[in-house]
Amino acid sequence: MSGSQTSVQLPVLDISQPVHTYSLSSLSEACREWGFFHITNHGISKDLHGKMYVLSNQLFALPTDSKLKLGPLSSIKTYTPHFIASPFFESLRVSGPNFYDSAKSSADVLFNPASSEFSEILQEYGNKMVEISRKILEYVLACLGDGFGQYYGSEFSKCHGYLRIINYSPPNTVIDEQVEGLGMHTDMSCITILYQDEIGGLQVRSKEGEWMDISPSKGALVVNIGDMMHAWSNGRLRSSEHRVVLKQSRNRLSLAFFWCFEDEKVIFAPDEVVGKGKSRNYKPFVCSDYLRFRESSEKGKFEKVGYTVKDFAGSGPLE
Ligand SMILES: O=C(O)CCC(=O)C(=O)O
Ligand SMILES: [Fe+2]
Repeated sequence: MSGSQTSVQLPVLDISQPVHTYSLSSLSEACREWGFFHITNHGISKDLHGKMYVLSNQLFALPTDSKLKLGPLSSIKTYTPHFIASPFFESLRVSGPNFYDSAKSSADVLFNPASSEFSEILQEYGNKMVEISRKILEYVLACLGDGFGQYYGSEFSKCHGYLRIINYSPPNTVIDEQVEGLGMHTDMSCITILYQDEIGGLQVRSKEGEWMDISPSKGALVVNIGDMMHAWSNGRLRSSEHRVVLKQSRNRLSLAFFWCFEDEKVIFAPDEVVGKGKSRNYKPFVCSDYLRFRESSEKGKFEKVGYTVKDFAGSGPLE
């Protein structure tokens, strides 16, 4: 495959505008076609992103032994070391609703002494992400049609979020454009909010199976629809396969925030969402069962694809 990929043009949603005044046609189209769009006026300052950047670099610069104290064999398990998602990928998870406590439990192990700044910044970022996720859900529900906003309270009020801080280290050898930092997968979330730095490398797979670049857009964040929302909307909102390719011989940082249904939630697309005369594409399923399915299917290790919600709960027409 040759050189640079085509970039996909995604609409930019200004989330400071009230939902009811917004023209949702290009957003609806993007949610159906790509499952990806950008947002601006999200309220995350350059300064806060800058702080997150510094803190992430400090974190990943620590010796491997220190980071592994939070690894898969530890009791905390917030750190994903290299060679799980890919040789070039490592990440730290910080979970809500109390981002301060979650960050602190990792920081206490990593840093000696741990400063409260680390946890304070993550708390600020996490709380902002929760606020933004709630706003975005309102727009996304409105994309399904008038009156769908009512589902916000009844179906999405118990959502919770977690943040994954990700560091991609480049290989030592010359970079072939197709080196994957994170392989093809769909997200399991309702929605994901992503900050990618200026290096880029995020790609979405078109319905025809072609990889398209999602180029970094200054000041904007990337949003994508995940499997939970895809299934809940009966497939009307697309959860797209995506991946990260390594572009330059420089570290790449990203911050991925996953806004998810509660574990015990049974996902079942409401009749109005399915629409009259249409059939249900997914059998009802419990969220945690799907999460477990993705963890335990060998190919699905660490959200790697091969398996998606279609394999798990896809069905022929249900009565
Ligand atoms: O690092 C990125 O840009 C994307 C990360 C991602 O897709 C994920 O963590 O699910
Ligand atoms: Fe993802």
